[in-house]
Amino acid sequence: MNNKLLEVKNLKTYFETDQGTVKAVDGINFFIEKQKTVGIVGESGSGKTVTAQSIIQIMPWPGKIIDGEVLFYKNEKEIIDLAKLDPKGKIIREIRGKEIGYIFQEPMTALSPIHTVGSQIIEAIRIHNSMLTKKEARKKAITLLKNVGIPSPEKKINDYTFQLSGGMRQRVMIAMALSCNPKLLIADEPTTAIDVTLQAQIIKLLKDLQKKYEMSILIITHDLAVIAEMADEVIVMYLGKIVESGTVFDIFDNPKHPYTKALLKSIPNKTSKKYLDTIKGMVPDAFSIPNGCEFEPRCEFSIKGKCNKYKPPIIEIKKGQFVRCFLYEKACEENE
Ligand SMILES: Nc1ncnc2c1ncn2[C@@H]1O[C@H](COP(=O)(O)OP(=O)(O)OP(=O)(O)O)[C@@H](O)[C@H]1O
Repeated sequence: MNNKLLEVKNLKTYFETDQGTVKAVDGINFFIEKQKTVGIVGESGSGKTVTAQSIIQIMPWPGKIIDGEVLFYKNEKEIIDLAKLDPKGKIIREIRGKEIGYIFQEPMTALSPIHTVGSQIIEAIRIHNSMLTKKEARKKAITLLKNVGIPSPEKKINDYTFQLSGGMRQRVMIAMALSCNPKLLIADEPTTAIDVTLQAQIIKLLKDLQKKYEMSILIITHDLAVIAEMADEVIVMYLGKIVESGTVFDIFDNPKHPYTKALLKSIPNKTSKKYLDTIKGMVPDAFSIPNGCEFEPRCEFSIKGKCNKYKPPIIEIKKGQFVRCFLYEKACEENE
């Protein structure tokens, strides 16, 4: 039985700029199963947000999908390639919000300052459920606010976003994203704009809501601790490419790619030494991508003459765990 909800195949999203082409997403493959959580992790500029935006075609100008497929398994019989839809067309507009909800990085920029919380949620509900009366939509909005843990929702529904704390705003954003019971919730750095004590609450909330609404989640973060808490499957991105993917256990207990290993070493740990390891060097400029492996200039295991010259292949190191690295070519041959 096919349990997939979304499948991304060889997706490429580029930005043609005056300085040159930014290959923000450069040929990535992954899938999300029903009611599972996939986490995308990587440093700033690795292409996480553009990947998420590409799924529902909301990339900023001049971003464009230039190749690949985004297959959405709407039901048993219907598969829609979202990458081929007109970004302004009716079909994708119906899918956005109704089938796929999106939590933006910055609630303040995503929510309107001049409308009450209630009117924004009610509008989101009514766009996709035109049959509902205003009164019914209002009732639903209050239930949603209650479900995301907003106290006295009957009162808070009349508030403006500036009257709410950061954590409450994030909850409103989540309520909006859930307004039409989406099958997939995309959460782009849902905990970045709020303080640490609230982060754990938001993560717990997302996990509870996932069960309640039977959704899949795609979570984007640079924070491996968030990934460890939430994800079933993990994708590690670097300069527009997936360098490693596998289950959360594969990635945390048995990471293979030197970049994944370096990311893991940089997580604070109660027992670790005083100073954390940082990853050597900087992410290269999007216009000067290395000729060989993208990570080679920063890699302590680089094989000179190979890693700096050629693009590494993707190797399935064990069932379901993939790594893009020359170091594992031998393991691959032995497995064959
Ligand atoms: N409007 C734009 N014009 C040109 N390049 C862009 C634009 N938006 C994003 N990019 C580029 O696309 C690449 C991927 O960016 P993206 O925002 O997806 O990274 P990210 O991994 O989500 O990082 P962050 O955690 O900082 O959001 C970067 O090189 C970025 O500069």
